[in-house]
Amino acid sequence: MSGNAAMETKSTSVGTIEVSGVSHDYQTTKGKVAALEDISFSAPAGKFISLVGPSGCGKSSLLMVLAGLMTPTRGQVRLDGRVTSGPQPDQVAVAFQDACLLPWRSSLDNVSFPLELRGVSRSEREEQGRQALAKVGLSGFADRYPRELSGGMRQRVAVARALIQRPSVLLMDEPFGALDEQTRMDMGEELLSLWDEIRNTVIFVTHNLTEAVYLSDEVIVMAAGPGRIIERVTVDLPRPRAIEITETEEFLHLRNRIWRLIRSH
Ligand SMILES: Nc1ncnc2c1ncn2[C@@H]1O[C@H](COP(=O)(O)OP(=O)(O)OP(=O)(O)O)[C@@H](O)[C@H]1O
Repeated sequence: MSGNAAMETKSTSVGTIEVSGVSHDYQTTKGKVAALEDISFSAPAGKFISLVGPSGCGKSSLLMVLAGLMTPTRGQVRLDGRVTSGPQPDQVAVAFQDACLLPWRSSLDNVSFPLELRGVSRSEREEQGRQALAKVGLSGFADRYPRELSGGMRQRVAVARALIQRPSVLLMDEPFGALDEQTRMDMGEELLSLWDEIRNTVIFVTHNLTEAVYLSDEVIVMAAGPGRIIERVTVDLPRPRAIEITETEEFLHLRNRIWRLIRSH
């Protein structure tokens, strides 16, 4: 496949997630912590879904289960109808808060690392890696090392590294959490325009309700003690969405509704 095709339109027929009765207890020296209790939801292929809720409600734990990095105590996850066990690197990519870049590798080598693991040739890796960096606005930074990039640039490298895998499912845990508000919204806008081309299934964990509503088709609201879903809020705002939509009455109404749901639990 050519490098071009690597970042281009993706069929939305794959990437359906079904979570059924997922509970997870951590065993600690002080006993069991019920992190997730009876979580069930489905994410149709090509939907952008955010998980929000107070600290400790199990958002990261749920993402770890979806990534196949943690086996739940009970319940199961199906990906395109098949029960998953363990990571699915061919289909599912993850981008976490601190970017998790390899400090001894340049931006280009970080972005193309997943292709290296798949045994893709050096020239093909380089071509696809450069295209992925261009997509996130970092064409001139291929040879820079993570320490030579700003926090926002490192996040972009991490997003490019996730996208180069052409995942049918992209899991993101507070990917812009460490950024200032302005950069964060800029990154959200960029992510949306990339996602408009790819339209894969995204599960996005955030504490920021404006970000959640702006990006998503649906916001799953969770509560803590034990971690559970209290409501699934559909965001039926038109797409493509410009950042100005965050100032509309309809937007603020949705955001406030979610805020009240979180506060009331
Ligand atoms: N490795 C672990 N061992 C024991 N308990 C854990 C572990 N990881 C998480 N927990 C507990 O499980 C619960 C859910 O944690 P989790 O990190 O999934 O929540 P979260 O919603 O992502 O929180 P935050 O928004 O603060 O990142 C919390 O009570 C937490 O203390």
